[in-house]
Amino acid sequence: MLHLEQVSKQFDGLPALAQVSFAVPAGQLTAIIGPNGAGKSTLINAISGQLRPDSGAIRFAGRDLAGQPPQLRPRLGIQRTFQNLRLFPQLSLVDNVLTGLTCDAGRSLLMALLRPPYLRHRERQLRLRALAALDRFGLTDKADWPAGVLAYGDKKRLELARATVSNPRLLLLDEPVAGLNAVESAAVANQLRQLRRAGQTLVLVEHDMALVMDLADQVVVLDSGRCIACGPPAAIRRNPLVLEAYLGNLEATA
Ligand SMILES: Nc1ncnc2c1ncn2[C@@H]1O[C@H](COP(=O)(O)OP(=O)(O)OP(=O)(O)O)[C@@H](O)[C@H]1O
Repeated sequence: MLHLEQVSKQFDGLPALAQVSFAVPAGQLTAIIGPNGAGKSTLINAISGQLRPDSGAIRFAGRDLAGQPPQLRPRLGIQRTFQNLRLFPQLSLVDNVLTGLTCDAGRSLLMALLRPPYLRHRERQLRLRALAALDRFGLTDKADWPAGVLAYGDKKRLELARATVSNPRLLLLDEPVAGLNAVESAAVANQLRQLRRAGQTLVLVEHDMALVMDLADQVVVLDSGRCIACGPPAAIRRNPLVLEAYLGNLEATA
């Protein structure tokens, strides 16, 4: 579904990604792991368009996305969540989720002012979809609260509701359980499992190794910007290059 070919990116002459190539199969969960500074965020930002790679191709739905603006992704069915949350704190939860449907709304300023009946009907439909997404993530009771007052765990769930409300073809998740307690992490893991069962294609950047090994169909391992391994969790666990990358980093910080 998504193909990365020789994707490279440098910062100040130092490689953050060096000729990274792998494919993300449809309907599967691909996890991207690696020690700190390995290039995981750079990679997910390149896929979602927040960063422009220096070279290489990112193929999706018959197009090369590398160098295309981030706004193109939702139109093609790619949505993402952010490690540092990007919510609108003054807007209600339901309005935050509605921002994940804006490219479905088909609004123009004139139409918004006139608000003909068909548009009001459409708005009601979109609101129902947003409420259903909040319900999937256990946030129905707080639908009209401003997002800013939510606890951190609820904010992470709200990001997931917004990213999934449009039924994206590809969902990119940047550390969805970082900062959550064990109970909250288990709930999010369950929701990810359900999404995967429903056939959602997922790319997950995550430090929580137990979660990755439990949920992933395929694991891509980055180290110093290079893809050093790609395969099913059982093979990755035994891969000597992977063990060395993690052990080497532990030794360096010991
Ligand atoms: N905007 C930037 N400007 C300069 N250097 C950057 C920038 N973003 C990332 N880097 C560098 O690129 C390398 C890869 O960083 P990246 O954040 O992608 O790693 P990561 O695997 O996501 O790390 P972590 O697990 O700590 O989040 C690091 O050496 C980092 O310092």
